[in-house]
Amino acid sequence: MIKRRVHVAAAAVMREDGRVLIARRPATADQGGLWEFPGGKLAPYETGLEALKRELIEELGIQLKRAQPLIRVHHEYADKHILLDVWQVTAYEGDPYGREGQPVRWVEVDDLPNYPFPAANLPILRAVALPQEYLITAEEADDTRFLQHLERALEKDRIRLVQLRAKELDADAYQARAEAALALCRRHGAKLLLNADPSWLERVDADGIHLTSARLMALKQRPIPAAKWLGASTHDAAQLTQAGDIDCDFVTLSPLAPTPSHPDAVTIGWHDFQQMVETAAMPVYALGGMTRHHANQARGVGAQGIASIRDFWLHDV
Ligand SMILES: Nc1nc2c([nH]c(=O)n2[C@H]2C[C@H](O)[C@@H](COP(=O)(O)OP(=O)(O)OP(=O)(O)O)O2)c(=O)[nH]1
Ligand SMILES: [Mg+2]
Repeated sequence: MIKRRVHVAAAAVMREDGRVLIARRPATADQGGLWEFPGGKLAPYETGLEALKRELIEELGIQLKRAQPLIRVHHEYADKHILLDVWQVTAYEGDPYGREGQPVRWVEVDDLPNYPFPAANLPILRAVALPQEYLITAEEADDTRFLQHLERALEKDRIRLVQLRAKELDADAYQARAEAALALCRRHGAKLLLNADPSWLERVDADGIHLTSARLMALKQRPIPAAKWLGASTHDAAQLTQAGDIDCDFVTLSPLAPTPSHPDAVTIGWHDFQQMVETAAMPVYALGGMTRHHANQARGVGAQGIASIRDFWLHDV
């Protein structure tokens, strides 16, 4: 049997207070009774964005004003291959309501895991909860200067996701720095991931772990609970597949472009990057030569956003 291919446009409608709108599918529908991001199938010859506009009028009674690609998810259901083309909607006119009689609810992003969604939605829930920018800390011998840099990025750049990468520190120094960084991140509502062995979460109660590609490839299963965030560094298709197999929440994929420190490195480039992201089972941050100015371009090729050391760190503090 050849499976039906279904292309669906769906919206994560975001309110200014950060809540997102979800709706419940009718009990009799496919995936009935489960919660969803409003949307529906593309009509013949429609683009994703055209379908999104139409579905938002039909299902919620709102006029789309501004949307950005969030994530594209391919998923095999028993009876069909589905492509969910998900957009983050940040401006619209009208007051959304369940125009087809379906219950709708504005929920906190952190509360989303408490609602039952179709199996295809897991990467979307992750993408909705993750910011567009991922800061990787620079090597910095001096703790005070480190904290000044981090605080500047949290305050001025409004960074909400941080990876503590400090390969030159010994275990005691790493622990002290991780504890100080965690306290600072908590004060700013930011998440802190440790670039370290997963067992480090027993020593420092950070928000998660970022795996090096070597650690990623050595694992047989997800090393930390679902309540913690698991990121990983990837550089090729095999590593992306492995990240899906051990259920990483997100990855970085690098090097996209040359950097001042590696001007002659072999890079992935935007074209191949887009193709690799399309096959990924989780949100992907573009890394390597990226600044915040590339965030929209990265979104346009399917990425969650950009990851960078340089753009967030090399400032006078
Ligand atoms: N809209 C939406 N559909 C989802 C999500 N997750 C998920 O697996 N799906 C599946 C369920 C359906 O098989 C398909 C969407 O079809 P749909 O029933 O919403 O299509 P539609 O609005 O065009 O409605 P219809 O006229 O065909 O009944 O995608 C989601 O978050 N939002
Ligand atoms: Mg629908």
